[in-house]
Amino acid sequence: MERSRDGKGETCRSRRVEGSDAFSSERILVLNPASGNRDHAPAVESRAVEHGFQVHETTERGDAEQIARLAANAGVSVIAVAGGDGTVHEVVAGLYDVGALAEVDCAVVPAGTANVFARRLGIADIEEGFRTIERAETRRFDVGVANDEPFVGTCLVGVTAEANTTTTDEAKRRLGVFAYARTALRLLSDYEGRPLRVTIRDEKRATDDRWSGDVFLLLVGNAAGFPAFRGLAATNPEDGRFDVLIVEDRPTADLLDPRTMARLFDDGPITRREGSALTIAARRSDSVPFSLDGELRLATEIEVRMLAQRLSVYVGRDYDLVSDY
Ligand SMILES: Nc1ncnc2c1ncn2[C@@H]1O[C@H](COP(=O)(O)OP(=O)(O)OP(=O)(O)O)[C@@H](O)[C@H]1O
Repeated sequence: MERSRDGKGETCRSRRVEGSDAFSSERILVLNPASGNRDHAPAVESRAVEHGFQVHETTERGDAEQIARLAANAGVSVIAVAGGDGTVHEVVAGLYDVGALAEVDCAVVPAGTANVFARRLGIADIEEGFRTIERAETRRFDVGVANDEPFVGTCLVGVTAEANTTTTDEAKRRLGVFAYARTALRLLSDYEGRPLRVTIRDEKRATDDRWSGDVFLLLVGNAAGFPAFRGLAATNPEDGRFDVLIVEDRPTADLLDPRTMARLFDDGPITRREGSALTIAARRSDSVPFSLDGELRLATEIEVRMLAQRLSVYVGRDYDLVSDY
């Protein structure tokens, strides 16, 4: 491992953090220098050191997950994440992997492109991220698990697959996760929808709700905000339930117009449910692309379950349980 000292604190730049002796502080910050517009690393690093964090820089995909795993095993009590939704996702996956979701407090310093999760926490930028750490108000957030992989924000099924690489940064900022769907539609003008069988379980009431049809977009929301849409401002991440939206059929109107998307959510072909567990299965034997916090996955069946109020998260001054954007 390569280490550099800057007089105030210590930064580790490692391909792989090797063991628990790599963690000399109770508080670490996982820094992804390649997220967002890639110019945040020096500022984040110096602010983190001022706040007593040991900084661990990622060098490639998977590093943040590995750092979180080892940090939890080493007894670190706070992990701040400076990156986008993908980096937060990796850190949570690392904690889940070693059974430490409830052992470590997580903070987010938004330094990605969309920053959907940070925005849901009421944290608009890097400065607000550090102010949030100073305030030290934490809440217990639900964590979703899809096919044994945790997610904090959303699980999306449908027209998300080809969208990731071509969605513009501006659209991601404005529309959050739905920007991907919009881009996918532009790419897949002949998208017919996916034939899916969906079972939504309400474990408290011990009821099953079954739905079957062609899905244009299915959203399982835990902690997400939707700045462009009236009637679906944000999902509640502390109620032990998912907000489920199933959008059927490909809307005929111009999807490049944000007003169309807004109308779709007001009175479109949408089924809206709540539940604490879901099974989403392809009606044919083909694989279904889906995304967890924006990270793409593929499966023929997706089992989603809820870990209620499991993860302690630092929230911003403007955080609201069901906030209006
Ligand atoms: N040092 C690095 N160099 C290149 N890629 C990296 C490095 N460290 C991590 N990564 C990868 O960077 C990618 C982007 O991270 P992330 O999703 O956090 O940012 P983003 O896409 O800009 O933001 P958002 O997901 O909020 O839109 C991830 O796939 C991650 O695995």
